[in-house]
Amino acid sequence: MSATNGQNKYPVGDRQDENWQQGCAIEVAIEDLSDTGDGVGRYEGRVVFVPDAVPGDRLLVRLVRVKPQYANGKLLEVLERSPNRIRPHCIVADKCGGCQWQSVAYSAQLQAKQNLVTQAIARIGGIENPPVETILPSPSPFGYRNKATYPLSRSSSGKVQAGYYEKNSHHLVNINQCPVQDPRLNPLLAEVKQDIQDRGWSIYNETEHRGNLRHLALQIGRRTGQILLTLVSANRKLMDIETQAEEWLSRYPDLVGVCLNYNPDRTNAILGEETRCVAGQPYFVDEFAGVQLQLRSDTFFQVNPETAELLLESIASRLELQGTERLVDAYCGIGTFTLPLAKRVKQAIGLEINPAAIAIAQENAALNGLTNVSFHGGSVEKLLPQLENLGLPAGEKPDIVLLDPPRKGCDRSVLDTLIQIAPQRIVYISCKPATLARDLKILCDSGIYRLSFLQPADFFPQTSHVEAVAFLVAEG
Ligand SMILES: C[S@@+](CC[C@H](N)C(=O)[O-])C[C@H]1O[C@@H](n2cnc3c(N)ncnc32)[C@H](O)[C@@H]1O
Repeated sequence: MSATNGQNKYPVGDRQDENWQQGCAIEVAIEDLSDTGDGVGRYEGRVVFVPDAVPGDRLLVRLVRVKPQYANGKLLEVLERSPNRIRPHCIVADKCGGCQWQSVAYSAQLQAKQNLVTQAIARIGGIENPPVETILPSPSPFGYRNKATYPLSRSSSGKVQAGYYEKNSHHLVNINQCPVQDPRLNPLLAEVKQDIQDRGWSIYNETEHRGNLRHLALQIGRRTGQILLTLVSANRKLMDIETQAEEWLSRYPDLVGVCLNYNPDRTNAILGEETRCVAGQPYFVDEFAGVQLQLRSDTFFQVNPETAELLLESIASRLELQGTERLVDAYCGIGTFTLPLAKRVKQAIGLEINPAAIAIAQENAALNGLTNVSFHGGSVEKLLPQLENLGLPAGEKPDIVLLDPPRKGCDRSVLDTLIQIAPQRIVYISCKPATLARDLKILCDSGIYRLSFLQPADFFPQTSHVEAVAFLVAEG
């Protein structure tokens, strides 16, 4: 990499350090991708992060934020195109903040995710040459998402808009289709938007905290095709919503329910606490890994169920389940993993903080006739130390603990409890390699656990997000 005058378009100093300044243009060869989605290059031993870059590109970059050892740059010109640079599927890929890697060939996305997991475990987890298996790709790199939640706004000409926010902003990019969503949702997006316009419903303005409709959420059962539509409103009432909802139900044969969520708060959180069904039913049904699940709009469900199913199958076969095991699924949500695994173990116990998710998990256990599984509402911090009160026979410990915490990872107290209980095997599913690595370090430094291997999986193609599962075994 060398300094360049960029055909005299940009200021460039003569000496090496003069180029390491805000506003200078430098040439950077992109070697990898970062967890925020930026391309990563090096300039005289220092790191340069560049959005919209592809590994293998040689770029002219303007430095916009400069620190002694690293800088953030803006892409000015592609000097040499990487063979991995492709034409985005999406017509608004350059603006929309939903995806970061539409210009990156899928094989290069997978390689970058493999590197992200390996580097985090080595650097933060302190594990040299971590045993990372080849990443499990998403069978569908597009059209994989079963859920779309679009913020709503009104354009300057008064048109109702729905889409995703621009990168680093709250400015909406209006869309009528999205290539990562299940294509069966696309027709509803454009038409429902038009109906909202025709009804004259007011649209929420977040700056002035005025108006009604905030979000449109669409969910679909991958196998059943059932669709649930949820509108999020700053008011409990929406004029004629019942009539419009019935009209949608008769227009779309696969639509099974329309819900109205009430969110009156000044907040970035999408949903408020109250959801009521205005037509049809408040849930849709899908099949996942051999179980039937009732799913709602106010509880977490995997957005790429096709890949989640493959990952679950790989977990189950790695565990070589005999049907004699007692399993605890901490952070179990609606029982997405607990219920299919309950069919293959002696006893399964699910722990989850969201009461709505626990209620659905219990309903789903009954729906599938599973009697060896129980679900308990409360924090893992509180429930994990008292498994004997939750149905685990006195004097026994779980053979396997499955962890699937949110991005921030496990609370330190959860890891301490695990070290104390010392189950033979821990399976840690994570959507953030950095917090996974931090927690693995604590578990492995205890001297009790050894990292057997890691399995990354691509739940979120076209984005920089990556899922990874760590398998730990108790030594001795
Ligand atoms: C990444 S989701 C995983 C859910 C589930 N395993 C699935 O695949 O559908 C994390 C879940 O942890 C729950 N959660 C977050 N903090 C928690 C805590 N301290 N104790 C128990 N559950 C928690 C969330 O409500 C959410 O359902």
